Amino acid sequence: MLNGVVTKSTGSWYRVQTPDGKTVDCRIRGKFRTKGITTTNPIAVGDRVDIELERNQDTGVITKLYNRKNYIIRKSVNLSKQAQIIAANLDQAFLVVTLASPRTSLGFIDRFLVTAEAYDIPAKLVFNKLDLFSDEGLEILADYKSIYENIGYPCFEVSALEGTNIPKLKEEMKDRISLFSGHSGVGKSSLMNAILPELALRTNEISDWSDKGMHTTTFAEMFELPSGGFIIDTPGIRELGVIDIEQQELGHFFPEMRERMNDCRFNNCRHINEPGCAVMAALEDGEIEPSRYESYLSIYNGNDTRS
Ligand SMILES: Nc1nc2c(ncn2[C@@H]2O[C@H](COP(=O)(O)OP(=O)(O)OP(=O)(O)O)[C@@H](O)[C@H]2O)c(=O)[nH]1
Ligand SMILES: [Zn+2]
Repeated sequence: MLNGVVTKSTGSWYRVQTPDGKTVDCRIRGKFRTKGITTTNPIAVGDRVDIELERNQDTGVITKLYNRKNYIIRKSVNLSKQAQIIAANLDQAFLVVTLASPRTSLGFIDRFLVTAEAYDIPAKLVFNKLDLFSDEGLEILADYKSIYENIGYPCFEVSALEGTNIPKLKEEMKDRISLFSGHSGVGKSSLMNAILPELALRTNEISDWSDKGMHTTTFAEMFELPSGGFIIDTPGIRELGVIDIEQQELGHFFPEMRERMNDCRFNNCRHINEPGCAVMAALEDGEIEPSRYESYLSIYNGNDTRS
């Protein structure tokens, strides 16, 4: 028996990498269930599993799935209640944003951060296209960075084009499983290719396939970095997916609110207009950023701030 991490998931077979770097393509035996949801795929990239080699030793069978520290899902396209697990055991999710075009809004950033908190995945911000920032852009960058670093979200400023601070980002990714998200056009592919040039080849392969009208399954895959760690590359799903959040739990996903809400007078405080609200007091004292509080209200009221 061996153990390993799933690095590729096609829906019918899974590639498992063992600690010594060997890969074994595996089927699954038995049923693997995820508590609380019905899934279309029982195993996802990032999953830690036990495998048994088959007689020829080239292929194997997954016999055990270890508990996940977190996972991200997307709802199935059909109307069933099934969800697809995109990836598991993520150590961090980078949100790639830019203040050049297309400029990312604070509302979008906050919504992403809330989702990451709800999924229990540490989130980090990457400001890309630094080479294009005007003086005004650099001022906004300083403001944004101070907002998010004060709350505890690490920020990186990079240029995928010029390679600025890419080594720093690589260092942050060492020995971790990382995902990159962000709006179309912010430079996710450019950034990932700068980090791992092998990914560029793959992107071309995929578009070649679809050009020829061949059957393209969306498979998830993660790639090992030369210095250790993995980068998840799942075509078409470079997002955190969706997660349903109850109104009353929303405040927990804003760290600066979470750390204060025990001091609210009422334990069911919504932090909207209740007397003795510690969150609103902090807002008035300037300890909570107005833009963050606005995002809280906006998500609370069900407004979509995704764009
Ligand atoms: N000037 C500059 N341009 C960049 C940089 N990074 C990416 N770009 C450009 O921005 C455009 C979008 O980059 P992509 O890497 O395709 O962006 P993406 O986020 O992967 O976009 P989707 O594939 O649509 O999700 C391309 O024209 C890139 O050349 C950068 O650091 N500086
Ligand atoms: Zn309150």
